[in-house]
Amino acid sequence: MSNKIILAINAGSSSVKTSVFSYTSGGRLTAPPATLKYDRGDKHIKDKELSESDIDPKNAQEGAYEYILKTLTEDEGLTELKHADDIEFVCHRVVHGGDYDKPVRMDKDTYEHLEALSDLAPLHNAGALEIVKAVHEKSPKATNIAFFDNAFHQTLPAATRTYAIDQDVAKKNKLRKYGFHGLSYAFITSAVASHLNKSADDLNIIALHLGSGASACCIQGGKSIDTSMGLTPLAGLPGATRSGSLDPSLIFHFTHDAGKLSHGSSKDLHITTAEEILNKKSGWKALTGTTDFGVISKKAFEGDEKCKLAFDIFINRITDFVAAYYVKLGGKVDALVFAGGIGEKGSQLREAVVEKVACLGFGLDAAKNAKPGEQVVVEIGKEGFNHKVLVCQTDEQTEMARQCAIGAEQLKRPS
Ligand SMILES: Nc1ncnc2c1ncn2[C@@H]1O[C@H](COP(=O)(O)OP(=O)(O)O)[C@@H](O)[C@H]1O
Ligand SMILES: CC(=O)OP(=O)(O)O
Ligand SMILES: [Mg+2]
Repeated sequence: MSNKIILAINAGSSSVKTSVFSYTSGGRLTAPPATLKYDRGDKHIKDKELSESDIDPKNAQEGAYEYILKTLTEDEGLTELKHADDIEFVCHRVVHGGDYDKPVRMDKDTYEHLEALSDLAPLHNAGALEIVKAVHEKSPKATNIAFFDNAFHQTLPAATRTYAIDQDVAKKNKLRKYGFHGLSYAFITSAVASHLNKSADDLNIIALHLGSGASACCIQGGKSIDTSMGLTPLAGLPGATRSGSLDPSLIFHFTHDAGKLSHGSSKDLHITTAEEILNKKSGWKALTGTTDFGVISKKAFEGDEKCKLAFDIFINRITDFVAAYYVKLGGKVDALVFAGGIGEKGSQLREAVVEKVACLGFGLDAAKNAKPGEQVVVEIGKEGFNHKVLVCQTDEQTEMARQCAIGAEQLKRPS
């Protein structure tokens, strides 16, 4: 049986990451990862990211897919993929899946259902769905599968996922904590369990996915028992352009037309001025003028006051979650795990966080923290401390491809 191609597309708030995998019908991912990140106009494709500025903004998602497809099919190193029809499955990271608790095959009904949820993930769902549409047009033979960022958090206990509001309204409008970055947390859980030689069912970790969007997750016995994002990815930690949690009344004092539909709203994105401000005009961008936390960290240590404040705010908020989750785990913590662009690359941030939670039994090996290396999971903790500190190169595309390869035959059938 010949190998089949899975394309995994991860539309984050600041990037579109694409990876190509091949698998055999037995459900095993084989050769790859030919893990490729693309940069438009650059034929040197490895470890490059497709940047939004290189794509026609009016047609960003379709243009992105067209570009990805062209580059992949023309890539001489990728002999398995010469034509759009060679792709068997396209996996899409869809941030908000509402009540879906497992991956679904995209058809008209699922598409419309997810479209209706777009308001709850204003930086994400609409873009991902545009890509689904583009794949449907350009690669009509491929099966599109949506993987949901909130599915990993279906194990949240009632007291964690329930907001203290009228429960009739909550149930009717499905207002609860969903949590996100679940593909990443699923990857982290299995990668850390295998690194520690443990069954995932016995793994207790505090995981931090710190990227453009940032969140924390409390994982007990391999399952999510709490996470910092909520009904939408806005809650919890601040991010590149997101405020994170704040007093819900704040917005009424910020601007008088907070509840009105924003000018930036399109037919696919019904967001109010309030949502626009808190999702797109806050966070690191509002505090410092840049969304690049690498730059913010560097400048903070050079004495730039705005960057120092942004850096300290992040450390302060992260510390709160680590402390709370440590208590939730009753101190039985296998490791504190840093992941996501900032978690993986931000040695200064890791140092500052671990220093704040040192009283809980975490310590860093300075040399390992400065250069953790390229392996999927790396230990950066200091000998003699109670708990491990790890860096995990998380990979949402690999997680989707793995789940896709396992459930491939079932996912092809109409649901
Ligand atoms: N050296 C660095 N130190 C700290 N943060 C960094 C560094 N390099 C990149 N980053 C941050 O990583 C973030 C991107 O993380 P990533 O997980 O790829 O985001 P997303 O998937 O949300 O697009 C960027 O906001 C950037 O600021
Ligand atoms: C859920 C979320 O915030 O995702 P990202 O960090 O990729 O924007
Ligand atoms: Mg991301």
